[in-house]
Amino acid sequence: MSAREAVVSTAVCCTVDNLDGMPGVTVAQHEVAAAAADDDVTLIWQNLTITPIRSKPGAGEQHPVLNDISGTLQPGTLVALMGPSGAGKTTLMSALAYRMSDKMTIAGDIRVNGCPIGPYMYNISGYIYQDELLPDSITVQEHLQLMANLKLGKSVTAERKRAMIAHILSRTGLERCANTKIADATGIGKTLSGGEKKRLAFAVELLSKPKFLFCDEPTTGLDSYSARQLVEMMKSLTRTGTTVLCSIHQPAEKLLYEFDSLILLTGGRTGFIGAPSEAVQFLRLQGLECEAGYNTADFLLKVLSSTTTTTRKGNQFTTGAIGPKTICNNYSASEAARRQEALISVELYRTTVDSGGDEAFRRRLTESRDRCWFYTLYWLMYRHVLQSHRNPNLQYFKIVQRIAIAVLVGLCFSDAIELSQRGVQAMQGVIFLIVSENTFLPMYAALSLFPERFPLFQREKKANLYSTAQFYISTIMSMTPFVLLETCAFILIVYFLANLRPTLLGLLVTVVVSVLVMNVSIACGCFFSVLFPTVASAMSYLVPFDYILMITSGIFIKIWSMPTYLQWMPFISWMMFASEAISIAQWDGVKSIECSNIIPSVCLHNGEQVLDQYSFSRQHLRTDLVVLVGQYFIYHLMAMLCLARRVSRN
Ligand SMILES: Nc1ncnc2c1ncn2[C@@H]1O[C@H](COP(=O)(O)OP(=O)(O)OP(=O)(O)O)[C@@H](O)[C@H]1O
Repeated sequence: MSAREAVVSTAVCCTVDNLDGMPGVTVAQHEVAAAAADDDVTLIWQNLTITPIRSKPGAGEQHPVLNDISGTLQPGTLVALMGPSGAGKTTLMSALAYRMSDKMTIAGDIRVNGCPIGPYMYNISGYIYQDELLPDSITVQEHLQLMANLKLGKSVTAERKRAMIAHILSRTGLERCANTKIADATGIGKTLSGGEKKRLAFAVELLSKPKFLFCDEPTTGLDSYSARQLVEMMKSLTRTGTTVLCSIHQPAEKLLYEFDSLILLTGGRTGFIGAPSEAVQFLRLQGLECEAGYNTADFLLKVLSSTTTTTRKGNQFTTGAIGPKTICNNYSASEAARRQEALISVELYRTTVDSGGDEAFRRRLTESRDRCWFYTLYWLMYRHVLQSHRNPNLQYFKIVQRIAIAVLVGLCFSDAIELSQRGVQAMQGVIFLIVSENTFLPMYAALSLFPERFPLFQREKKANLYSTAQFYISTIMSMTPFVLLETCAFILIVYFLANLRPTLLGLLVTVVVSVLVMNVSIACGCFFSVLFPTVASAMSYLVPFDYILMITSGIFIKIWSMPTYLQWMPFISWMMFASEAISIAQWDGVKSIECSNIIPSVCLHNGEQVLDQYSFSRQHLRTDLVVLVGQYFIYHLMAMLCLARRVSRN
C-alpha cells in the first residue's frame, strides 16, 4: 500500500467512524481505491453557491443559480449531469472547470485532490462547449496539428505529435474526413457535419490527455447513432483514467446506463448523485415510478421539472405530493448524500494529514507546459495565413480594386504633373489622394478584423492556449506581407502613370510613407474595432474621426490658423505628417517652377515656396517619419490593451 493509499484508507475509516449521526454510511471499496491511485484525481465541491453579480448598483437582489450544493467526481468515471433547462448545469460545469464567467460570484469550496482549484485546471482539464466554435477554411488534420502545437508546445516532437494525431483520428472515426475543411466561409465545397464537428472538438481535447473532460451537451443535435458513438468514445476515455462530466438532456434508455453516475440538478439544488439505477430506486422510494415503456431519462427530467407530480402508492395515484423541492430535501437526508459527504470529508481529511504530498501534487499541477512564446506566435500566424490563403477571393478582389483605383488616379493626373502653377495644384491633389486612399479603405476594412475573430479568440484564450498579445501580434503580422504588397503595387502604378518626381529618393520616401500610412490606418481601425462593442457602433464613431483626419491633412487649412484649443488634433491624425513628408519628397530641391500668365506676386517660383504655401518645411521630414512610426505603435498598443480588457470582462 502506497503512502497515499494509506492516508486515504485511514481517512475513510476515521471519517466514517466520526460521522456522528450518519450510521450506515459506506464508501464503496472501488471509490476508495480509485481515490488512492497515485495519478488519479478526485474533484469535490462543498457548499457551493453561485450568484450572478448585479448588473446595475440599484438592481434588485440576485437569486443564486446554484444554491449550497455539494458533490464529488470520482476518477475515471463517466458522469451525466442532468436537469431541466436553467437548472444550473452549465454554471456548475464551468465552475468546476475553473472557466466561470466574471459576472458570477462564487462561494464554497472546489478542490482537486484537496487543492483549491485554480488556473492549473487549464493544464489538467478540457472543456467542450455547447456551441462549439471551430476555425473555418482549415482541414481537420491541420486543425489538430495546430492545436497539438498550441497545447503541447515544443516539448513533444513533431513526429510524436503526428503519431498522436493519427491515433486520435482513428479513435474518433475522423480518418475519412482528415482532409475535409471544418467549415467554409465561401459556402462552397465539402465541410464537416454537425456530428463530425462534435467529434473533432472531442478529438482536440484528447491531445492533452486531460484528467477531467467537461462536455456541455455534446449530444444535442446529434442523431441517436452519433450520440451513442460519442458517449462510447467518452466511456473509452474514462478507461484511461480521465473523468468525464457530460451534461445531457435526453439520452436513450440504454445510453443512460452507460454512465457510471448521475448528478441531477433542479432549480440550482442537487436532486440526486449516484448510479442511474440508484436514482431510479431513490425516486421509487418516494412513490415516483417510471411507467413501463417510458424513457428513464425523460422520466427523470419530468420529475425534476414539474411543479406537481403524480405519485403511486400501491394501486393508488395521487397528484401534487412530490415536487422538485421535496426531491432535493429528501436527497439531502438520503444515504446517497451522506456518501457524497463522506467522500468530501475524505478529501478534506487527506489535505490536513498529507500536506507534503498535497504540496507536491499542487506543484505538479501548476507546472506550466513548455510553450515558447514565439513558437505559439508562429503557429497562430500560420493559421491566419492559411485561412486567408484559403479565402483568396476577398484578397484578390481587394488587389484588383486597388489596382483599378491606382490606374484611374494615375491616368487622370498623367498630363497634369509638371513644373507649372497648374502642376503644383495637381501634385498636391495627387498627394492628398495617395494619403487618403491609404487611409480610409484600410481603416474601415480593419473594423471587422477583430469582431469576426473575437468569439474563437475568447474561447481559446480562456483555455489558456495563448495570450492576448500573441493573438493580436499574430493577426497583424500575418496581414503585413499582403498589406505591403498591396500598397507597393498601388503606389508604384500611381507614381509612374502620373509621372511623379523621377528620383530614387522621391520614390523611396513616397513608398515608405504610403506603407506607414496604410499601417497606421489599420492600427487605428483595429483600435476602433476593439474599443466599441459592434462594428456598427465603431463605424459611427469613426465617421467624425475621418473629419479630424481630413481637416488636419494640411491641404484645407493651415494648422496654426485653427483655434489654439484644437491644435492637438494633428497629433492623433497622420494625414498632415504623411502629406508633408510626400510633399517634401516631391518639392524639396525643385529650383524653378514656370510662372507664365500668373501675377508674379502670387506665383510659386520654386519647391521651397510650394512647401511654405502649405506650412510644410523640409526640416520636418525626419519628425514626420518618427511621428508616423510612433502613431503606428501607439494605436496598436491601445488596441491590444482594449482587447485584453474586453476579453477579461466577458
Ligand atoms: N451571467 C449570468 N447572469 C445572470 N444569470 C445567469 C447568467 N448565466 C446564467 N444565468 C442564469 O442561470 C440559470 C442557469 O443557467 P445555466 O446555463 O447554468 O442552465 P443550464 O441548466 O445549463 O440550462 P440549459 O440546459 O438550457 O443549457 C439560468 O436561469 C440563467 O438564466
